[in-house]
Amino acid sequence: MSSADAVRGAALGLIAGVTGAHQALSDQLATGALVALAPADRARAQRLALTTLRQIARADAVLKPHLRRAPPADVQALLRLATVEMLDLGAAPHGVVGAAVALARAGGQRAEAFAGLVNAVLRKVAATDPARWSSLPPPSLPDWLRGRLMSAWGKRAVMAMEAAHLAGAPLDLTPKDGDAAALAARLGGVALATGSVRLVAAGQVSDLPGYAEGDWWVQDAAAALPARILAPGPGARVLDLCAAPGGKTLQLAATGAQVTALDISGPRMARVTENLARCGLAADCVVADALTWQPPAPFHAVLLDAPCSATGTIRRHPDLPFVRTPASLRDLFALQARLIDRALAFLAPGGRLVFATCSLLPDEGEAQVTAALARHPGLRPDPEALALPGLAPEWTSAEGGLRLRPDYWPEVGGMDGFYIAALRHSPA
Ligand SMILES: C[S@@+](CC[C@H](N)C(=O)[O-])C[C@H]1O[C@@H](n2cnc3c(N)ncnc32)[C@H](O)[C@@H]1O
Repeated sequence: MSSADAVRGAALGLIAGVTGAHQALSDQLATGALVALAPADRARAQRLALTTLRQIARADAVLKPHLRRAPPADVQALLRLATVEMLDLGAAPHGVVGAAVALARAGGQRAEAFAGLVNAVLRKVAATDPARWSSLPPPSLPDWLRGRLMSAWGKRAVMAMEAAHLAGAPLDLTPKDGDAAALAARLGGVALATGSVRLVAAGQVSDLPGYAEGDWWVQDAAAALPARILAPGPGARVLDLCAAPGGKTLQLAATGAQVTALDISGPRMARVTENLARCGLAADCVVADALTWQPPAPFHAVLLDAPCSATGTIRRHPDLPFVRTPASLRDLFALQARLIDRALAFLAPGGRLVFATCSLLPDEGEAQVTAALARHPGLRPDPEALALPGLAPEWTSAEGGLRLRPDYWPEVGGMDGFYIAALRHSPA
């Protein structure tokens, strides 16, 4: 089998896993055909799966007139993949159709029966006018999420978010020494006003200059803001609660603060340790449940990057709408409130809490902080902490937090959706 066919086969497995088994891409990386591939091919297969997932609704719109009834899930995944390869990625139709038919045949006796259908449908898809593909609207979010976002932000904003999801995300880096201009010049990127460096066509991340030396780490520009807002001074005792895989731990450690990084997951915490080692930074790493852990002494500051729906990251995780369900949200909202209360209990009097979630849902942001302010009379918003370069004043929310959305910064490639609040706690 050629390398291109092996990449297609692995991508197909990933797509079918997401759309059929509702399994997140991140949970499939150590399984299936992907593990047999060389690192560069593995990255190619993941990119192909990501692009197809982002474009699925558009592929379905093109396929629909050519299908009398929905084919089995694996055949549908193959048709979607091949459609995106031809119409979005500009791959030569004869190669794509031939490879898709071969993949259909490889699926066993039942799949063999569908090889003729795959061939016939994809030949018609190949004849699609390219203008029709580019005029198709961006895929809509699932109804349960779309409805909630429409109530919160309005139809126009939701449509802009959907366009941002379709556009995908550039690669953002955080420089260890804080010198974004120098790193941008070194890597041919753009220094963003908030201090991140943005690369548009990056290739293999670990091949970029400075990766092995730990001069920078990958982190979306919005995800880099909670630690910049907390900005602990050298020597400050800081707790990074819910720390893994550790982008914010690295930022906090790079300020010279004395950082404790805590996460409930041992395997995820191993990534924090690896990242610290690569970047030559230090933190105390604790694997524990934040709801029961007892610190040896209070902290000057806590960064709580709470577990959430991750709906702010759909542009880089297009599998999320297929795997998340509204049923799991209620438990997350309750956990976030309990984690805020725990975080406040870990603070010394007058200490600072930065609460963040990579969510677009107010229940995981504005509503959490509004409720926390009502529960804790000594808790106050700290608006001065949000006065950073690159942050627009209109992004501030009524309770004093910062609302970031994927449709912001469209001219430079967007940002992940995030909610961030800076708070000060002086209990009576
Ligand atoms: C949004 S992620 C954190 C991302 C991280 N701050 C970063 O910048 O790389 C949320 C984390 O919360 C952790 N977590 C969930 N429940 C927890 C709990 N009860 N105690 C501690 N950590 C928890 C998860 O294991 C997950 O790693």
